[in-house]
Amino acid sequence: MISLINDIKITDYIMPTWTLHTEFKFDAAHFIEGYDGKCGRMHGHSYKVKMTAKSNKLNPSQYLETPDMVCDFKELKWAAKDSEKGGFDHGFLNELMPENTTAERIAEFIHKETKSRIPGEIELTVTVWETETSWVEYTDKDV
Ligand SMILES: Nc1nc2c(c(=O)[nH]1)N=C([C@H](O)[C@H](O)COP(=O)(O)OP(=O)(O)OP(=O)(O)O)CN2
Ligand SMILES: [Zn+2]
Repeated sequence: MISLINDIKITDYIMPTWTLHTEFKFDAAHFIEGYDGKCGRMHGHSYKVKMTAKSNKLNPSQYLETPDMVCDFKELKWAAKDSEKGGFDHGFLNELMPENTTAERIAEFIHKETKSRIPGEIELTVTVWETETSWVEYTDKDV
């Protein structure tokens, strides 16, 4: 934003920014449909997930009426729950999500589901580690 106030040129308007970070793990079985190789057979991973939620404003939440949170950490960690209680832990991913179960699609799915639980203005980044050495980041910010 560029404006002139009393001959002072203001080229930038500083907004407060809060960035939440939270991590969790879940163990799950999957196979990649159509994969010509070992990943096409049923196997399991201990997935690690990092959620990053960025906002210029604070909001109320299900458990707090006053606007003092970007969003509740609980809402960012739903996928860590038991697969029989709405999460992914000890679940069979091929039955828990509609897309093929690549790390890319898992990150996209967690992102989409989480966005439906948190205020719309929050910029969300989801990072999923399928193994210690392979991970993917999915974001809705401009890249
Ligand atoms: N871009 C992607 N590539 C692969 C994915 C994926 O989700 N996105 N997934 C797999 C398999 O699920 C596989 O289980 C993981 O494979 P890999 O990285 O090979 O893991 P390993 O620990 O078995 O590593 P090795 O080097 O084979 O020992 C594959 N690719
Ligand atoms: Zn796998």
